[in-house]
This record gives sequence, structure tokens and C-alpha cells, in this order.
Amino acid sequence: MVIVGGGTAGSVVASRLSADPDVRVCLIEGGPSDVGDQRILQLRNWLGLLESDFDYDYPIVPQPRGNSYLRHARARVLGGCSSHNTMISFLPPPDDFADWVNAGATGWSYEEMVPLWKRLAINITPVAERDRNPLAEDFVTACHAALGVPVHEDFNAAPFADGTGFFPVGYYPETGVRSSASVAYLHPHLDRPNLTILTEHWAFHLDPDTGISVKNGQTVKKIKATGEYVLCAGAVDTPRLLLLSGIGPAKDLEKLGIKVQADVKGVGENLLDHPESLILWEASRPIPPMSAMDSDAGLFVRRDPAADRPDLMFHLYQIPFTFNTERLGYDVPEHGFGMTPNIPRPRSVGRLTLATADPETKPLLDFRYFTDPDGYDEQTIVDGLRLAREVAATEPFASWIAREIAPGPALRTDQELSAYGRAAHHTVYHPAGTCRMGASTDDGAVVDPELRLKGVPNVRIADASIFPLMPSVNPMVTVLMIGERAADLISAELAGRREAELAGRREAELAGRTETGRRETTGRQE
Ligand SMILES: Cc1cc2nc3c(=O)[nH]c(=O)nc-3n(C[C@H](O)[C@H](O)[C@H](O)COP(=O)(O)OP(=O)(O)OC[C@H]3O[C@@H](n4cnc5c(N)ncnc54)[C@H](O)[C@@H]3O)c2cc1C
Repeated sequence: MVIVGGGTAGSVVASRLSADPDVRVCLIEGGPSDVGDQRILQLRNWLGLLESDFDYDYPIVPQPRGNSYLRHARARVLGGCSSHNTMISFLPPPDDFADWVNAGATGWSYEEMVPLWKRLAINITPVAERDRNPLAEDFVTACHAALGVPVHEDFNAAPFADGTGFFPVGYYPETGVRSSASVAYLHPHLDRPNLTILTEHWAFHLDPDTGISVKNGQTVKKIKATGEYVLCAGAVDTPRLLLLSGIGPAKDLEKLGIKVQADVKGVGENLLDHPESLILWEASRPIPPMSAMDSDAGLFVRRDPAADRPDLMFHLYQIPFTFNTERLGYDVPEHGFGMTPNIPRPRSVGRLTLATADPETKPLLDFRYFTDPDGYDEQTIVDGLRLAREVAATEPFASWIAREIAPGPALRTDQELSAYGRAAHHTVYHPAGTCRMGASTDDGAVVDPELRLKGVPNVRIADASIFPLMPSVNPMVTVLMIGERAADLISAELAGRREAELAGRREAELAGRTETGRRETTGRQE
């Protein structure tokens, strides 16, 4: 079994499959190992990893209505983005999975996914008491008072429609170490003789018949699977690898001079993300230092009172996150914090394509932020900025605020808030959907509900690229569950094959014995 990408999902697949000593697993990872590297392992260091050597760091193409300057972090290290991220860990609401089923993902209902959630190996806990910052505590109190939403001690205890509280986070509070996919799924099993992990090996071409071409420094080699290939390189790099391999929309590939292996028109389509904007305040006093990862609490709102899941989410940033506001000329406070309204189920959809046939050239990411025809995404950000101001006016949070820096109190109309919100918007770093799962009869789907790549035998995909639609919450847990599901599907198929082989052998033996018996009875020799 060859797995490409030792990231969030890839670590799960490799760990679960290699638990069976009869299955040989080769895990190909483009980045280095995280073992013993405190820069990666200390959760609170995540900001320091952005645009570092551990980040593929993808630019985006100019956006007609969004922020063309933002960059998409994608981790280049064992554990993937779970080694890079803030480890906020939410089980999505039941309706998110119902939407997936409606989109053709038979077998992916909430009821079918919950057992996978229950067996996740990562250590998920609400932010520990020792890490609870008074600013975040006062934020939670103010959200409850201003908007009447419930306070959740554990967001994952039951499905919720709205609410505020400290986030569930995958970490070990005593040490501050992240419970990434690598830490939880790979570190305990590094000595398995049937698990080979090749770090710093970057895959750039796949032909299931001849193998997968990988680069390790200046050395190029080919690795051939005796079983399946499982692609887990993430929502940017899985479609990139497929397109480089000639698996994608034939007309685009031909234009770039890439030989077409399979015309799979959905590869790179359906590029989704959670965009977020920012309201930034200067603090009236220094913010105490305790925190799990500087964005420990949040707020979910439903604007439609009849809905049973949120349609607006906010992270509280306990630090001044000024990447985009500084570029627009806003002050950078010494002590500052912010709320980031984001769109749980955005309606704008983009596309990933290749710029050239050269594997080293970064792909073109066109998210088409805020281009949905009804203006739903834009209105969500405007509503979010207004709601954040309501929270900011409410004690005990209000007295932490010296002034609103961005968008600034002068900006009040929908048009002004939209223009600011879109110019300053960022990403929650959740690209997804570029190899969408759907029914086998769905032309635009890239994988079927068993995660099999259409038109190319022996290849499955298991990572954030298979999302048919964006979950309403931060997606890492969903990706981990995809890894668990992929391992189940592959194990079931291997077990089925072994069973069939065994049955075949038993039948042959039985036929042999019957023939011998017949010969003995008749005394015939051949
Ligand atoms: C800064 C940041 C913060 C985030 N915070 C959160 C959060 O708090 N909660 C949450 O739910 N989500 C969060 N996310 C999103 C979440 O982490 C991702 O959606 C999820 O981890 C993606 O998992 P994946 O398996 O699809 O891809 P990844 O985890 O990115 O794994 C892909 C792996 O493949 C490797 N790879 C790529 N290309 C190749 C190649 N050609 N050959 C070999 N190997 C390759 C990569 O090095 C990587 O290890 C965050 C993301 C970022 C970047």
C-alpha cells in the first residue's frame, strides 16, 4: 500500500492499515519529520510556522471581489496541517453530513460518521483552566449577555445551533504539545516493521501501472505499490499531483502539453474555503499571557432562528492579527485583539489549475471569494462586523477595549463594511473540495463514496479535497474521520480479497480431494 502525504488524513490511514502486520505500508511525505522538533510540537508556536520552511506557502490569483494578497499556509512536515494549525477540534453538525449524503456521498451520514469520531486517537479537550485568559473569559460572558447565546463548556458534548465558549482543542495542557495526527497516530508506531515512512520525498507523477515518481533532494525514484495508492496530499497538492499526472480535465491538460491519462473533469473544481474578516481593537491594558494557542474562544450565531446549525462564526484572537489591516494603513497596536467573523457555509466556489506543466511551479488558486450571485458571503461578513460591535459594547468585554482600530468607527454602512471586510479578509486556512466526492453517476465528482478515483483503477483519495461541501466548523476533525473511513474501506476490501482467496483455495483443495477419492474408488491412474 503506498500512501502519498503523511499529513492529517495520511497519518491516520498509514497508522490504521499498518496495525495489520500482513499489510505493508509505505508513507511518502514531502516534508521532514516532526519527531522531537519543539518548533512543531509546541502548539502555541503555530504562528511562527507561517511562511517558514515548514510551509508550502501558496499565493492566490488576483481576486475580483476579495483580498488578492492573502497567502495560503499548507504544512510541509509529517502530520501535515495538524502539525501547523491551532488544533481546534469540532465534530460537524448532523445537517452538514446530511448535505453530503444529498450531494451523492452515500454512507457518509452523521449516524455513520459518529463511530469514527468516537475512535479518533487525538486528545481533544476544552481549553484547560490553566490556559484560560481573563480576556477570553470576559469575551464569553459578553457574547452570552449581548446575543443571548448559550455558553458551552464542551462544544462537542451535543450538536449545537449557536453558542459561545472555549474551544475544544487537540493538545496536552500539561506540556503544551499538540496532539497532531502525527503525534497521535504515527509516533507510537514508528517501530512497526511493516511501516516505512519516507520523509523529504515529494511525489510529482503517478501512473498506477508503473508507479509514483518522487524527488528526494536531487534524486528521482519510482515507487510501485503492490496494493493500492492512497492520495492524502491535501486540497491543494492532491489535485496538483493528479493534474501533473495527466488526470483531470483533458482540454486543460492538452493546452499545457500534458499527456492525458484520464479525462476527469472535476479535478481542481469546487475549490472551497472559510474566508474570515477582522475587527481589530487596541487593548486598554496589557493582555495576561496564559493561552493554549492565542485563539482559544469563539462564538457561533444563527441568523435564521429556525435553523439548527450556525451560519456565522467568530474566533477571538487574543493577539493583534494584523497581516491585512497593516497593508491597508491601519495602526498596529502593541496590545491588541480582535474578532474574526467567518462564513461557515460559504457559497462562492473557486477553481485550482496548473500554470505550467513544470511540477515545481505552484498551482493557480482562484477562490473567487465573495462572487456568489446573491451576495450571501458578503452579507455574512457585514452582519458579523455589526454583531462584533454589539459584543464589544457589552461588559465585561467592553472595558478591555481602548478603541476600534479597524474597520474604525467611521465605517458604518453596509457598503463601507463590505468594502473594508473584503479588502481586509483573510482565510481560516481551510481549502477543500477540489476532488469532490459524489455518486458514481455524477460526472463532476472525482471520487465515489468509497473514495475510488474515477477512471483510474487502484487509486483512492482521502483528505480535505474530497469534501463535497464545506462543513460549518473547522474541518480537521472531518479530515481525520475521512482517514478513519478510508482505512475501514481498504481493510474491508483486503479482508474480502483474502476471504475470496481462502475460499478459492479451499474449493481447489476440496476438488482435489474429491478427485483423489474418485480415483481411489475407480482405481484409475493419470
Ligand atoms: C495555520 C492553519 C491553522 C488551521 N487551524 C485549524 C484548526 O484549528 N482546526 C481545524 O479544524 N482546522 C484547522 N486548519 C485546517 C486543517 O488543519 C486542514 O484542513 C487539515 O489538516 C487538512 O488535512 P489534509 O490531510 O487534507 O492535508 P494536510 O494535513 O495538509 O496533509 C498533506 C500532507 O501531504 C504532504 N504533501 C503534499 N504534497 C505532497 C507531495 N507531492 N508528495 C508527498 N507529500 C506531499 C504535505 O507535506 C502534508 O504533510 C488549519 C490550517 C492551517 C494551515
